[in-house]
Amino acid sequence: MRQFAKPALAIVDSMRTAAAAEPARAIAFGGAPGSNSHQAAMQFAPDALPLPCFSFEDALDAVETGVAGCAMIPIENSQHGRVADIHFLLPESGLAIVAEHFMPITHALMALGEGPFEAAYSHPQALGQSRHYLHQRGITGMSYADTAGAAAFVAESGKSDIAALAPPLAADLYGLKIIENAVEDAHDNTTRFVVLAKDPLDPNSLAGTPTMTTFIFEVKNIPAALYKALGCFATNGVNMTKLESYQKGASFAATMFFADIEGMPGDPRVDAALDELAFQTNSVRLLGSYPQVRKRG
Ligand SMILES: O=C(O)C(=O)Cc1ccccc1
Repeated sequence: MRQFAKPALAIVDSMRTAAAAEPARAIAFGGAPGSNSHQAAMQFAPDALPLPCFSFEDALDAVETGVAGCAMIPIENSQHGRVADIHFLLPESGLAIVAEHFMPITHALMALGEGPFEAAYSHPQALGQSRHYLHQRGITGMSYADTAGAAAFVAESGKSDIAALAPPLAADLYGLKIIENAVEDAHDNTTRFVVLAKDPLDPNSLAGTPTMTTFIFEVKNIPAALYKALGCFATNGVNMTKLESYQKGASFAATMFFADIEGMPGDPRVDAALDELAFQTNSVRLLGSYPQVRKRG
């Protein structure tokens, strides 16, 4: 069922109506009102109109179809790593990354009852970020599309033996009691989000600013393929800050990488590295260049 639980519908509808009146000002996010992505969107663009979408994919679709000007999507977490499916969803969307945003994340355990709880519902990232907490208390993590949506679902269920892991704000919005705050396993728990839009940023707007560039590439299926690909950045002195591999298709021989570097095309060192990379690999696709908001290294 790709629909928010009832307690969320009134706020979702009013946000959707406001966004529909001014789509260019709308910032889509995957999750119910009160989700982490909603809060990240408001931190990033306080004057924007938040547009709740049931999934990350729906948020990207909203930008593609012109229902929103941009989307705020979580991509990786300091504790739990890559957000599932993002390395497929971002390239498939055809959108460009135009910004990054970092947000400290805290989860509260919230419920209708006082406990003990059989299960806690939440986004898989929140369950993973609170793995030890849940394990120590014998609470089973149950995956839900987003954290705040899980809180609305628990509220709608009327059950007192299930809980949600969600931002504290979600307890207020959906009428749950906070059982415990800050249940994440690491207190410096931080998620990196990216903002996607139809058009890439104008490179001139980035002149003189430290930048990041995100891209994907497919290595050739030969020995030392990755070594040669990475050599392009090493010899040109370009700093790579992220590299993740994944498979394309069922052959397990078409290996793709999702990477971030410091700098952007137009910088002679980055141009040289990317030219060499195109030569050393089967394909390279740039997903966007954008201001670096947190210094790396
Ligand atoms: O479900 C949410 O609240 C989201 O925005 C996804 C998410 C979940 C946990 C940490 C960061 C983002």
